[in-house]
Amino acid sequence: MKVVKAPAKINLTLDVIGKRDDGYHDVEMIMTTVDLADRIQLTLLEEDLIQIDINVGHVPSDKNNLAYQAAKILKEQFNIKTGVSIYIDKQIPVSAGLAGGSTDAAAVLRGLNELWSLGISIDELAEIGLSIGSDVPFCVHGGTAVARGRGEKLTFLPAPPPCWVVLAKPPQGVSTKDIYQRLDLQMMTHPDTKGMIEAIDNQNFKGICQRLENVMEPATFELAPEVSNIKERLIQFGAEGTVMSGSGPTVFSLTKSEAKAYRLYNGLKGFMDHVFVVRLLGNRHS
Ligand SMILES: C[C@@](CO)(OP(=O)(O)O)[C@H](O)COP(=O)(O)OP(=O)(O)OC[C@H]1O[C@@H](n2ccc(N)nc2=O)[C@H](O)[C@@H]1O
Ligand SMILES: Nc1ncnc2c1ncn2[C@@H]1O[C@H](COP(=O)(O)OP(=O)(O)O)[C@@H](O)[C@H]1O
Repeated sequence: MKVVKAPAKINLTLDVIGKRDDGYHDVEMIMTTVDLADRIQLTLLEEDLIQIDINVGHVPSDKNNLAYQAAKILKEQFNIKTGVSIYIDKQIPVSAGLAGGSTDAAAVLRGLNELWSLGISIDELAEIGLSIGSDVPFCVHGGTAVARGRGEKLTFLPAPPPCWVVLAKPPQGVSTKDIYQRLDLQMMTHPDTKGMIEAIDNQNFKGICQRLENVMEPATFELAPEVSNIKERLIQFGAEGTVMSGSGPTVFSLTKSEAKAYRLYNGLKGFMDHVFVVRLLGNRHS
């Protein structure tokens, strides 16, 4: 038996460069992991089956679960004739822009690579992960990176300076696919990705906060105005930097001050179920 931690990601910048012929978009985004994590318990079985159990009702526990798909790909590619029972202790809100499903799949890839002694390198695991979802390669590695292509071309960066992250997810859900389709690529103002990379390299916290930007915000705000209200509220509470993560609807703020982090938390907690105060997770998975 093995327990693997599956942390959420946030997007410090998110830019969409263009539409591709394969139905995906080329992106340029800076992602980092935070200490809000699912826990994945893997138990090897003699029988040739993949079994999923999960502590929430609204996530599929069949072949549609990304953790199932991760186990299936390894089983098929490496001709494994035994099975695995996967228990997902879900702490990351679902359909939130935090890569909850992708990180579960990545954790299963890392965990089964060890339990089944497959000897796959982390780069190969990331490549296998891309067939499950665009965010899986980043989640296989963790840490902080610029992601390009569909999200799989990764350039690693140092961890941003330590800070508090306040995450707030309003109840209304949005579909990632829907948001990509609603983007107006002509009218977009693009994030200062280069400036953000320099700010991270220089450990310039203020510079990082000033450059938080996500081109998906207008499309998500139009579908779910509540997300925009939450962002405004976080800004009014005085967070150093605030932006939406991924396709949303989670909005996060960065702050150096623990007291301020809990002021933001307390200011929002009465309005919604999913508010978290966490730290950045600096290091990549080995
Ligand atoms: C927007 C981002 C930013 O980190 O995150 P989330 O909001 O999902 O957390 C990602 O690009 C989401 O990645 P992921 O959720 O893995 O997407 P996938 O399952 O691969 O694709 C779902 C759908 O989104 C669209 N898609 C996704 C990635 C991409 N580079 N271009 C796209 O156009 C496609 O329509 C695809 O069918
Ligand atoms: N292990 C999983 N955890 C969460 N969602 C999952 C999982 N497997 C499949 N899904 C499905 O993936 C979709 C996106 O969920 P999630 O990965 O949490 O969102 P996001 O891509 O916005 O971060 C949901 O419709 C959910 O039902």
